[in-house]
Amino acid sequence: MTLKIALAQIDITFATPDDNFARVAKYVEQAAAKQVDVVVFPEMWNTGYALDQLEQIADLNGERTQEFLQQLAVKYHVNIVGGSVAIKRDGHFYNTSYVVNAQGALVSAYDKVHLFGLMNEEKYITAGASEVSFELANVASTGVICYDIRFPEWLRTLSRHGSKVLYVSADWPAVRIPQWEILVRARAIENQSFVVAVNRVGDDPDNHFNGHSLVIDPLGNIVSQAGEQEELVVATIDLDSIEQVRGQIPVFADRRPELYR
Ligand SMILES: NC(=O)CCC(=O)C(=O)O
Repeated sequence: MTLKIALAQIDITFATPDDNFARVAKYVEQAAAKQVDVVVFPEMWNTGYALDQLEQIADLNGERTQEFLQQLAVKYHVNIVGGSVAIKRDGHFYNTSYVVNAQGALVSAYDKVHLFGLMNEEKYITAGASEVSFELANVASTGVICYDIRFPEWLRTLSRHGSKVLYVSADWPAVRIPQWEILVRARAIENQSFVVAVNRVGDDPDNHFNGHSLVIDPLGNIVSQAGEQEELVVATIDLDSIEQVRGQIPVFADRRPELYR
């Protein structure tokens, strides 16, 4: 079985949700025109890291984003991994990822679990505390947000029930891009899973972002990679290769969780 995936490596207009909703709509349309199964977006695409303006611009209960993604999914009949957006819920701000299937059903809502101090996230955002797994395009999948990929124990926790594709949505600054590639490849190898990792491009007041979005196979090989500009990268992955990799080196069966703390 194959899956055709579009990585929407977009810029994000700082603190300007209307611009960003328009940009995401344009990229979903472009992805659908290429007849992909899934389109994936980066982190915090509605606002960027405009954390001190969240009171004015965060999406209340994520309602605008959910409705928007659901309408696009139905209109273009495409599955959408909606990156993440800044939302306000019960008086708290969250960095939340919504995944919508091609029928318009919300199949996942995940609040970022690990908050990134170097970008002041924990001063404004409340951390999530829930696991995430979903079926998308008939494939068992999971997804995390940016800094989460530095926590292999978390990704193993999410992957241990047979997930085959791990989606990563990021706002990962250019200055640490060499680490990004190594981390993404390592997460693919250790979880014997495809990793689809989408980063943003452009600038905000504090950081420069230079993309390098990646699709990695379960052996850690690069299937496809984006450059440093805004672009839509399309990759096809062969999910049948996962069983072969997992059969040869059964790392999930060989785990010794009783020794791990
Ligand atoms: N938005 C983020 O979580 C950034 C994470 C990051 O840059 C890192 O080095 O980790």
